[in-house]
Formats: sequence, structure tokens, C-alpha cells
Amino acid sequence: MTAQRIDGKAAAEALIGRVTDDVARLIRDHGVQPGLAVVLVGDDPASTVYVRSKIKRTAAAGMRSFDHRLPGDVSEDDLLAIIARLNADPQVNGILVQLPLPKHISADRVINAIDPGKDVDGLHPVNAGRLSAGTAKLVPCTPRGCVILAKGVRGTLAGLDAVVVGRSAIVGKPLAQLLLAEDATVTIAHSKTKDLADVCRRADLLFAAVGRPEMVRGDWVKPGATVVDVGINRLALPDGKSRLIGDVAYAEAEKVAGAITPVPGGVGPMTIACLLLNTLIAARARAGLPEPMV
Ligand SMILES: Nc1nc(=O)c2c([nH]1)NC[C@@H]1CN(c3ccc(C(=O)N[C@@H](CCC(=O)O)C(=O)O)cc3)C=[N+]21
Repeated sequence: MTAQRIDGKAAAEALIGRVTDDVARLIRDHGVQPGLAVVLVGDDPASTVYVRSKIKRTAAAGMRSFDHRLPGDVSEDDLLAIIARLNADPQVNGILVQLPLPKHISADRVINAIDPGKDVDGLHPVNAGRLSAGTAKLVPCTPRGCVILAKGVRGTLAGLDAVVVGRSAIVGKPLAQLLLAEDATVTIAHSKTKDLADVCRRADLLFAAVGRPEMVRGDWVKPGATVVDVGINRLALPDGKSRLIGDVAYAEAEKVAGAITPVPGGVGPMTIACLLLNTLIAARARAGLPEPMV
């Protein structure tokens, strides 16, 4: 038996469709057009591609898009000054600073400078704290996308054994919090975890977010498990082109899993859809309106 291939692209299109409808209602009934500012420092080719795609999607959903491209040697003070302007701009509801930042800039200081109400990445300590308190509005986009995909397959996650491999602030930790809020039994595993393969084999829901190509092998997967691959590793090919591969050895895992996300076409598209959702949530909150019913 071959696992169901989870279509993240289709799920993202569906979510973006619902967000787009709600944006149109917001403009029509309240005269509010959500706006997203994306800040890119430097000219890393992969980051440039993602940022371009985010800007295109934002506009297609009926939102305003503000594009700030800064040279790789911009000073931290200049970047902080731009954040301060975006914080004060009423047309800007969401601010995303593309990570990673160059070494001479403290990502911590930059994230701390973003108005928590505009922090559509959900990385500000206030939003991270709210997530752990169970009162979050803006939660990190990739984890939110992972949970939506898992619920799409399983319906409820209550009582399921979830294993998250990876403990980053942007994926692993917030993902564990979201799964806990769904009443899953959550384990966070990482590079120092003993008997990692055995831990993974206990998972009804296995999330791989380590950034190591094909680290999770087929025999780490419990038969019938739902596998969500967060890894996006760009592998250079001899012909100068590149190929994206995940953190899961897909060809092996699909023989064992019940359902599995591909790379590309899995979690990646959901990340962008959730960014638009967060921008909508921020704009509605700013206007004193309840959360969208998307
Ligand atoms: N502050 C911040 N927030 C982020 O959310 C953030 C970031 N920084 N830095 C970089 C990573 C990466 N990221 C992706 C989003 C979508 C795809 C995506 O749509 N990928 C497509 C393929 C795209 C391709 O072919 O290159 C897919 O998986 O199907 C990938 C990667 C967001 N990130």
C-alpha cells in the first residue's frame, strides 16, 4: 500500500480562496484593506524567490503589499528605523522580516522591535508567550500550516501521539504548542535525543523539521502514520540546476505511512497561505473585528 499524498498546494489554494473572500468583505463592509510589508535584507536567491512569491500572493488576495529591499550591508539602526516606520503606518497590518538576517544584525533585536500586533510571523516574545498561554492570535505560519494539513487527514488530533523532530523557535517549538492545544500527546525530539528512530516509530503524527535532507528513513515511520515534512533542502545538481528535497526519505516513507506531504508541494505553499491568514487576522483585530471564520 502506498501512502496518501497530502496535497499542500490544493489546501493552500483553498485557504487563500477563503482569505480572499474575507478580504473582499472587509473592504466592502468596513473600508479596511489589509496590508503586508515584507522586508528583505540582501539578495540571497532563494529568499528573493520566496519574497517575490509572497508579494504576488498578497496582491492577488486583494491586500496591499509593501516591498522593502535593503542592501546586505544595511546597518541594524537603519533596519530598526524602517521597522519603527512600519509600526507607525496604519496601512501596514503585517510586518515580515525575511530570515535569516546577515550576521552583523541581531535578529532578536529586530524581532523585538516589531509591534506584536503586526508580527505575522508570530515570533515576537509576546506572541510566543501567548501561544504557550493558549491565548495566541498570531502564530508562526509554517506550524499553523502543518496542523491544518494534519487535521485535514485525521480530523481530530486528540489523543494521538505526535513527535516533532526539531526544536527551532520558528517551527519545532511553536508546532509542539499548537499540537498540544489540539490535545495531541507531544514529544519534541532533536539532535541529542537518544534512540531517535525508536521515538519516531511511536508517532501517529510525525513532523520532520530539522533541515537535514532525507534524515528520517522509512523504517522510522509507524505503519499508517501521518508524516509532515517541513524540510526544504536545496540540492545542487551537476548540471547547475537544483532540486528541493525534504527531511524525510519520501520514497521509503510512502511505503509505510498512511499519508505524507511531498516536497515541494506540501508544507511550503501552506506557509504562504497562513501568512495571508495572519495578515487578515491582524487587520481585523486592528479594526476591532472578531477573528475571520476561515
Ligand atoms: N521571517 C520569515 N518567515 C518565513 O516564513 C520564512 C523566512 N523568514 N525565511 C525563509 C523561510 C522559507 N519559507 C518558505 C515559504 C514558502 C515556500 C514554498 O512555497 N515552497 C514551495 C516551492 C518553492 C520552490 O520551488 O522554491 C513548495 O514547497 O512547494 C518555501 C519556503 C518561509 N520562510
